[in-house]
This record gives sequence, C-alpha cells and structure tokens, in this order.
Amino acid sequence: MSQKVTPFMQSLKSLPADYRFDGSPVSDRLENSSGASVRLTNSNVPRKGGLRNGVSRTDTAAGDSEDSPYSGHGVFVEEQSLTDDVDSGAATMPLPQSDERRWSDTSAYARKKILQSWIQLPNGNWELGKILSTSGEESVISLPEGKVIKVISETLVPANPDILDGVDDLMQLSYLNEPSVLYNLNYRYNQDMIYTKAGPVLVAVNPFKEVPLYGNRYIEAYRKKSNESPHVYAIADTAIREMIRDEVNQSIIISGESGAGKTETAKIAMQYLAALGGGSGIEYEILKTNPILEAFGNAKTLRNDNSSRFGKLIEIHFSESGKISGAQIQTFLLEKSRVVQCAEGERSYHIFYQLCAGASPALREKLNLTSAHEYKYLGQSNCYSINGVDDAERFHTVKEALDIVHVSKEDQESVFAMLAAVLWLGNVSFTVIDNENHVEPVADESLSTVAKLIGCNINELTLTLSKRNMRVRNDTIVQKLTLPQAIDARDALAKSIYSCLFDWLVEQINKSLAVGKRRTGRSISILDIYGFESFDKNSFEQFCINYANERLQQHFNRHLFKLEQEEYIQDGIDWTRVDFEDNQNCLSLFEKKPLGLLSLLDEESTFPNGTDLTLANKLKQHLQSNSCFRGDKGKLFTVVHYAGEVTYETTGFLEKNRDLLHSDSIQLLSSCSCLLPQAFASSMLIQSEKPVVGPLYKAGGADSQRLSVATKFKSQLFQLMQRLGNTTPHFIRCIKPNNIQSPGVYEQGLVLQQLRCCGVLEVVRISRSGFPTRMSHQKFSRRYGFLLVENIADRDPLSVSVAILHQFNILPEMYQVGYTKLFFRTGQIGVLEDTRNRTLHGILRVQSSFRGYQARCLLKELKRGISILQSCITLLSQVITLVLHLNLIVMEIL
Ligand SMILES: Nc1ncnc2c1ncn2[C@@H]1O[C@H](COP(=O)(O)OP(=O)(O)OP(=O)(O)O)[C@@H](O)[C@H]1O
Repeated sequence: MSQKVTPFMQSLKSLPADYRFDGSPVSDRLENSSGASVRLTNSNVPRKGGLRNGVSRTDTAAGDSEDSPYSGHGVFVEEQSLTDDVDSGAATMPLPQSDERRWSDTSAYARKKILQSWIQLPNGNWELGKILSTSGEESVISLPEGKVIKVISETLVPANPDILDGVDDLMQLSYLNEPSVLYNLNYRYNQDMIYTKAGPVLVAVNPFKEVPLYGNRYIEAYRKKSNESPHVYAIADTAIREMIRDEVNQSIIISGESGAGKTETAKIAMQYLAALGGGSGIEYEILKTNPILEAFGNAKTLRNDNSSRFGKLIEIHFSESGKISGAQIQTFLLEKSRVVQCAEGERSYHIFYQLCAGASPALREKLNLTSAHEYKYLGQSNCYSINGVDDAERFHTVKEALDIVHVSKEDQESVFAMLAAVLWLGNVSFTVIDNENHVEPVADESLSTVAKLIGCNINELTLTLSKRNMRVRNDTIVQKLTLPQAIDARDALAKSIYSCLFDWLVEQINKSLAVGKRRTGRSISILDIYGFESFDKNSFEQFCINYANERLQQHFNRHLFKLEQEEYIQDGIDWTRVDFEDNQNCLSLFEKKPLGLLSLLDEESTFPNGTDLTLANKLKQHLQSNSCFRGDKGKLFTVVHYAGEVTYETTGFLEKNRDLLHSDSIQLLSSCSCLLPQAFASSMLIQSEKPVVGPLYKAGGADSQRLSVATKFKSQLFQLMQRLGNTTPHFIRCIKPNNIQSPGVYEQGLVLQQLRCCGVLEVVRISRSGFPTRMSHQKFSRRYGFLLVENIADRDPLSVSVAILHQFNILPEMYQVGYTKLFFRTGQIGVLEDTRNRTLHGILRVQSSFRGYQARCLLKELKRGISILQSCITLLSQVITLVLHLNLIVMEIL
C-alpha cells in the first residue's frame, strides 16, 4: 500500500520502508473488552528509538485533574540511564495517583536521551525531534530537516515506537497524547482507513469521497467476522448479536459536529441492519425514509451541503428470529428559522428547490409554482443550487420514497401545496394604511395564491396578517399591526406550517413503518444528533444543542465506566471500583428549579416586558455562584461545558423560546377547507391543551398558551435518555478533517478541537486508567515464553505467563492475572515488548557473529587449501620440468 502521508506528517515520522499496515484479519490480535480485536501489527519492523521502558502512570478517575486532559505539556524530566529503566524504574514506579498530571505516562520518556519526542512549534503544529541532550530544564532537539533547537524539557511530548503506527485502537498507543493520536488518525486516514477505535468508541474521520469500504462484500465479511477492522458495520453487527444474545435493546449513538458524517454513518449502520435483518420488505421502506427526511429536514449550510437541521432517533424493531419488523422515528428541534431566513451562501430546506425544479407542468399550474428565484424566502441568501446535485432528479426520488412509505398521491399533492403556500407567504408584502404606520397585506397574486393553497378566505388571511385580537380581562380588543409586527406574524405562520408539515410527515412515515402486532420489544436505535457546538457567536440553538450534549456525555461517561469495570469483575481481577466525576454540576446549572438556566429562561419568557437583556441580567443575578456559570458584559454569559467554555449571547433567546403562533393564526388554519392546515391547527391546539409540566405563555394573546421550546426539548431529552438508558449503547464519534469538504485534507487543529469536544481522548484516558492492555494467557506465553531462563516445555500458559511476570520483576501493581487474560497498566506491555525486541536483536547478533566466525574459518581453510594446491602445482611443475630436462640429457647421451 502506498504511503500517502501528508507533507507535514511526513516530517513528523519517517515510516519504515517495509511497513505495511495490515488491515487483514490474520494480523496479530489481542482481544479487547468489547470483543473487538486490537492488532499489534508488524512486530518484526525494526523500531526506531521510540518507546522504551516508560511505564505509564495515569489518573484513576475522570475529571480528577483541573488541567485540560488533552494538554500535551507537562513532561517531567528526570535523569536516568537507559539500562536502569527496567529495574530501578520498576522498583520505584508509583501507582496511578489522582493528583498526578494527566498524560503522566510521559514522565519516564524525556529522560532517555536517545529518544524521539513531539515538539510543538510556535504555529501550533507538532514536529518529531530527536533528543540530543538534556541539561537542567532544557533539552537540545534535532528536527528532521537538520535544525537543532533548544526547548524546555517539560514541553516535550513522547512519541510512540513505529510498531504502533496506525494501530486500529488508540488504546494501544503506549504514549497517549495529542500529537500521537493526531498522527495515528492521520496515518490511517491517508490510507482510507477512516475508522479507528478509541477503546469502546468508534472514531470515524469523514473521507469526503467514496471509500471502498462498503457494499455486500464488506457486509458479508463483517457478518462472517472475517474482517474485524474497525467499521460501522462491526458496530452494527455487535449490536445485532448482543440484542439477540442478551435480549437487551441496543443503541448506536452517533455524534460529531456539522459535516462530520453523522447522517452518512447512520445510513451505513441502517444499511447493515437492513442487510442482516431484511427479508420482509420493510427494511426497504426504512431505507427510503432517508431521502424524505433529508429533503424536508436538510439544507445546504456553509459547513455542509447536506446538513441535517434536526436531531433524529430511529428505532428499528426486530422479530424473534432477528428480522426487521418495523421502525419508529423521533425527531428533535427542527431549525424553523431557516424557512424564513438563511445566511448568505446557504439554502433553505432542499425540498423547496426540488419542488421548484422537478414539479410536473400540471403540478406547477395547480400550485401556481414558478422558479426558485422568484421566491423571496429562497432569494435572500443568493444561493439556489448545490454543486453536483440535480434538484429535479432528487424531487423524483422523494416522490418515489413517499410512494414507498404509503403517502397517497392526494396527500403528496397536499404536502406540495403547503410548501408552495410557504413560498408564496414569503412574497406577501405590506402597505401602510394610516398615519400610525399600521399595515395591511397587498392584495396581489401572492396573497390570493396562499389563500387558495391553504383553502382559506382571503379576507380572513388579510385580517390575520394585519390585526391581532388581544384579550384583556373579559374584553377582546383589536390591535392593528405595524410593519415589523406584520412581518413577524407572516413569518411565524410560514414557520409553523413548515414545522407542522415536517411533524406530520414523520407521523405518516411512522404509521407506515409501525410494528403493530409483530412487535417483540427488541430494537436497535440509531441516534443521529447534533454535536457540541461552539462558534464565535452562540445563540439559542447552540444553547439547546450543548445542553443535549451534556446529557449525552453523562450517559457516555456512566456507561463507559460501567462497561470497563464489568470486564474486570467478570475476569475475576482484584479491582476497586473507580468513582467518576461526571458533568452533573453543569447539568444542574441547566436543569435546577427554580434557579437554573432553563427555569429562568422560561420565567423571563412569560413576562410580556421581558427582553433578552433582562434575561441576561437575571441569569447573572441568580447563577453567579455556580462554578459552571460566568456572567459577562451585556447580553453575554458563559457556560463551562464538559467540552469547554461557550459564551452565549441572549439575543433572540426569548422569541425563539416562546415560539408563538398567535391564536388568530391557529384559528385561520383551523378554518381552512384543506385537510392539512386543519390537522396542523388541531395539533397545535392539542399541544396547548396538554397538561402543562412547564410554564405557560400568555404573552402572545388569549389562546396561545403552550410549552416553551426549551421545556419541550428538555422533556424530549428526558424521554430520550430514559429510552437510551434501557439499551446497551455503542458510540460513534464522527470527525470532520477539514472545513472545505475536500478529500485528503487533514487539518490538525480542527481534528484536535473535535477530539477534545467529543471527549475521545478523555474516554481513552479513562479506559487506560485501569488496565487497558489485555492479552490471553496463550498469546502472552507464546509471545514472551522464549525469554524464560527455565524450561517451560510442559507448562500450561497461565503458569508460563506468571513465570514471565516474575522473571522480569513486573510490579504486582502493574498487572492483574484474570481467569482468561492478563491485564496491564498503560505502557507496561511496552517494557516487555522492548525486552523481547532487544533479546531478538541480541539473538540475531549472536547468530550473525557466529555465522561470521564460521565464514572466516571457512575462508581460512580455503586459503590454506589454495596455497597447498598452489605449492603442489609448483612442485609438480618443477618435477615435470626436471623430468623433461633429464629426458633431454638422456637423449643427448644416446
Ligand atoms: N463514510 C463516508 N463516505 C463518503 N463520504 C462521506 C462519508 N461520511 C460523510 N461523507 C461526506 O460528508 C458529507 C457530510 O456528511 P453528513 O451529512 O453525514 O454530516 P453530518 O455530520 O450529518 O452533518 P450535519 O450535522 O450538518 O447534518 C456527506 O454529504 C458526504 O459527502
């Protein structure tokens, strides 16, 4: 396989010429906890002076240290000779202590002068250098291009030996630090190995191109377990097997930032489940929900041409025999505001452009449809098309998919009519009707088309968009609207029609996929939810998204600790349960009543005079004492999330949280002759009549009481967590390697920021704080048995393993002997591996010396033989000459 390491990374590490990453299932494997295999590849590759006897020291629990867990700085420097390392190092090796620095497994490293180390350059990039000398607090480093620099020894970060290049599980890295993880992911990414395990988590780096990793051949290989490289298929396969074996529902939780590949990953997982659990035909329907949901819920953003603007949980149900029997989809927090406004270079929801491009002439006429350029809602961002996407063709795909999920032709037409109504609403303009600047919609084609499409009286539509009925005590007063108020009313109506349409479609899909009597209660849920977001400006959407991520992170932590510790207990090792500090403090900041972010937001939303500034002041007044909160100036406040600090600006918080549709608009919809607007009105009324667990909103008028968006989202999240809590989770973290959506571009800083945000390194660190390296007794005794001085011919693998541990004086604290496996602390296996390599190297040297000696002896013999031969020949020729001479004399005499 050709090495396509980017120039930067090439400068980081020179790859052995004969190294080939072995993606085949026959490579040297270690079984790890989750049954996934971890490979120690290419053990015969000559090692550079990388990993030697460094024994790692890691923390015992999450969150024990105040430092960033991902900081590459903080290497302790001690003087110690190389030969001392195994013995004295082992004899004095401290146990993991919670107050040690994170990544303290680096400490033993810098002291070895011959070793390589990562150096962070002023531009933030990492470079691999050779430590030439260390004196005092400084080290002299030689960089690959021959430059020699002096650095503070503490800033050096250890590099792993080449044997660990491209390992398919980050847990296998002897030195776990940012540059090593970045290098490893890049190494794999350059060879289209986009999946890597981070302990129990699958990391997927978006390739931004087609990679030859999918399809029937691969599905078959994962099904038969003949391919065990990390993959979404492997995760889906484990989920199916565990669901059947344990009779426990499973979940695949996919997260990552926008454009990282969550939706694609979810589809790949669904593809595998459909292939394995298919047969009844329902799997085809399930797969066809994707084009529908993407058309109605995805849009082009600056970060992703096909960005999902909602969260999604799809629960796939299975029969007793493991066949798919149905599915259910739940959606979260659709970004409604995109319907009426979107930023320059972005688009509204795909379906609008698809309809305009792909509708038949008859449909166009019916809906009075024109080109996308004619609609103001679509025109404001100046972007109508997406490179390489044919909207007309996509429209036909969506119609086909709607047929497949049993949305009737009639209903499809109603759906398209609602879309056209939204587009025409955006074109409704207003004219001033009095000297108090009150307005009325212009009675033009736009207004009449909206009225026709939703089936309402044009006068009623005019009234709804120009006046508001307010109930004051028992009286109703009519308030005329100014231009901004009228525009708000129009846009609120458009947003509500669209979001109700989206919900209605999901409902229809769910009816079509319903399990009914075939329900067995076994399911695999796939969660494709927005990842943690931190932009220059963070608003209400980021506030909700990051709150959701706090909840998911807690789920993640709890699960991972449980899983890890269960394995220790199962294998009977002596293990004291590790308590972990979770993000409960931050969650309380959001959820606490009455003085939490959500409660205070809701409270302020109920005040008619509440503004975004009064909200910000209220938060500062009540939450200042919480360590996860910081009030900043004006409308700014900061939350210390598990993934970092995010500063929010309260502008628009109240309006987005209230999300009011005035009662007049609801009434208008319920008076429509078309069925869909009626259905939308009744669902809105049902919502407002539901027993209210959150606050009521009266700011908009008489009947517009409903749950706030934040409260609804919170209750959805609670339900989600309950559902997930009853499943065995499998986590996939998607990573976006660049912001330009291009293949082959790997931006270190961007990747690092995501690894930090989604806590990947944290998980590996947590997992490694226990006994991250495991090896079966058989494998261990096979690999290291030859090092034993005593004869082991008749001994069983367990006693051979124990003998090896004793012979090398491995401290009892550094390992545990389980029933089936040996468990090692971080870096410990590196010590043995190093000894093994040195011994092999020694054996080779002895062999070559012996062969040299043999060759020299042979040469000497040959030389001696030749000289004997030469003297014989000389003697012979002399004899012949003499004889000839004598002959001549005799002849002369005769
Ligand atoms: N496994 C993959 N193979 C090939 N291309 C991929 C893969 N994963 C993602 N992509 C590419 O990246 C793009 C963005 O992926 P996707 O839409 O899944 O991101 P996302 O994380 O769901 O983003 P958002 O949160 O904005 O919805 C896809 O349209 C596709 O071009």
